[in-house]
Amino acid sequence: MSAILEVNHLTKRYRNGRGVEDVSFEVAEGEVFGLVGANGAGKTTLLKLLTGLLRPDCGTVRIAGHDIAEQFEQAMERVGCLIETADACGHLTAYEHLKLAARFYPSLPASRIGEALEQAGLAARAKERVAGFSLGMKQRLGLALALLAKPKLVLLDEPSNGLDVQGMIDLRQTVVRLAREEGTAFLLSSHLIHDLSLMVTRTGIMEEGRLIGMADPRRLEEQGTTLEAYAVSQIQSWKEEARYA
Ligand SMILES: Nc1ncnc2c1ncn2[C@@H]1O[C@H](COP(=O)(O)OP(=O)(O)OP(=O)(O)O)[C@@H](O)[C@H]1O
Repeated sequence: MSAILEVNHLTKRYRNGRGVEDVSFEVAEGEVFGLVGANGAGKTTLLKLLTGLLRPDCGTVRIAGHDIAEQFEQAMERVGCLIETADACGHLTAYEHLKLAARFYPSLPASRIGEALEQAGLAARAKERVAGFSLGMKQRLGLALALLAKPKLVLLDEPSNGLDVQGMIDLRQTVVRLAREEGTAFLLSSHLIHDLSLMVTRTGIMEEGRLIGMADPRRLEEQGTTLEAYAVSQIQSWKEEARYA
């Protein structure tokens, strides 16, 4: 499978010196790639760099072969994302939000609106105004918007945030099905490591802005351990090494 996302030596330091430091990795078509790390590890900053919401100090991001610094529109053409909670207009319904977004994609068949609402578990509430939505419902709306144009790559920052148990199951099923059946690639960050381990093919572990390790939850399971335990031990040993470096 070819890489849909290629990240090379990506670095972004805020004025306080924090951010993302020399991060490199690839995500293949149809892959579900997870990102875990403590609060402040750099996950959101990384996702913002991948979507052009932040400009890196150095390093490159290529999506479907296009460098986002040089060919931003081509690179973003087949990308869907949900970074932090979706900005929503309270007076519009979920359906109206998607209809509005669909105007950016003139060739998109009208049936995609219903399909995306279904994939995000929002079909039953599609005609309700967003002002009455809970955080979890807004997350579902963000997911529907991210999936609307049948993207090849979907970037989701904490998509489980605010979801109830059924919402988490629905999200996992949608992600795994789209990856398997449509070859959609996903990059998702989450603090719910166990939940994440049930859907990812690989996971990057972040600490202090760096990508300090990579894990395959299935292989870990064969070795009798969990992604959670592995991530904690990787972070601890990295901290110890950093202390004596
Ligand atoms: N605009 C900003 N200005 C200065 N520092 C920032 C800014 N945004 C984030 N940071 C710092 O950069 C580091 C990485 O933050 P980031 O939000 O990317 O982490 P995160 O892994 O997404 O955390 P969380 O899991 O809490 O969402 C943190 O130390 C944070 O305080």
